[in-house]
Amino acid sequence: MNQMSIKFEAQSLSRVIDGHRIVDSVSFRVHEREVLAILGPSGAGKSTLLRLLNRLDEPNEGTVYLDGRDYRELPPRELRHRVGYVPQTPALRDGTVFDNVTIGPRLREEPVSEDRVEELLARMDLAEYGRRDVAELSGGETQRVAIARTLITDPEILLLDEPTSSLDTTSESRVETLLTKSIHESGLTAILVTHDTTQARRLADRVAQLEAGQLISIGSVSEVIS
Ligand SMILES: Nc1ncnc2c1ncn2[C@@H]1O[C@H](COP(=O)(O)OP(=O)(O)OP(=O)(O)O)[C@@H](O)[C@H]1O
Repeated sequence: MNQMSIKFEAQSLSRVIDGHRIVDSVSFRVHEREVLAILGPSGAGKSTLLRLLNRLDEPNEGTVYLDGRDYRELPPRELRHRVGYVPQTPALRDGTVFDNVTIGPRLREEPVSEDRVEELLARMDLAEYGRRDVAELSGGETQRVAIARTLITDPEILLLDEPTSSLDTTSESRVETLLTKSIHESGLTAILVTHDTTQARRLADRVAQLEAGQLISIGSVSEVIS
């Protein structure tokens, strides 16, 4: 696999709400197996941009190319399979960890391999958690269940919206370590929204800076973060 091939390309993406250009003609490319952080102040449009990247919301202008193919040509189910999304504050459903991690395949009436679930839970440091009620989980554990729930579909690209913003430093560091390991082991390409420059420095290969909906710079962490 070519390390520098373009996996994901956003082309002139805009999202207009009530006449305001919340995301304003944003273009960028992400290479295969690269982690790109989208940095910016609160209200810059980071979450809104992320939701355009697998059509959770529809761009008013522009599109995304996945392996060179316009994502509007892909059936939404295939697109969401290939481009997994972990929201900023994941809502788990009442029930067990196992129920939550397997919810996607079960809703689509796809078979679920128990071994696969065990392996994923172990990867998220949640071995033996399968039967636990999610109501009893800590914030960090909840976030790790949400990540496992997304990884179960074997995405090629992972969209992460402030994955540690509600966690204390210890849980944050644990989630960061597990995420990085998973991304590298599975050869994932990832786009990470964060307002934390130190997190971008720790996790990302490159950084894109968003301000007032516009992408004002993109480059290596040291080029963009002074
Ligand atoms: N559905 C919506 N309707 C109206 N305004 C919206 C909607 N979604 C987002 N906005 C506005 O768009 C702007 C960007 O919001 P967004 O959540 O994308 O920013 P952000 O950079 O992710 O901020 P934060 O770091 O605080 O999460 C904000 O001013 C927000 O109020």
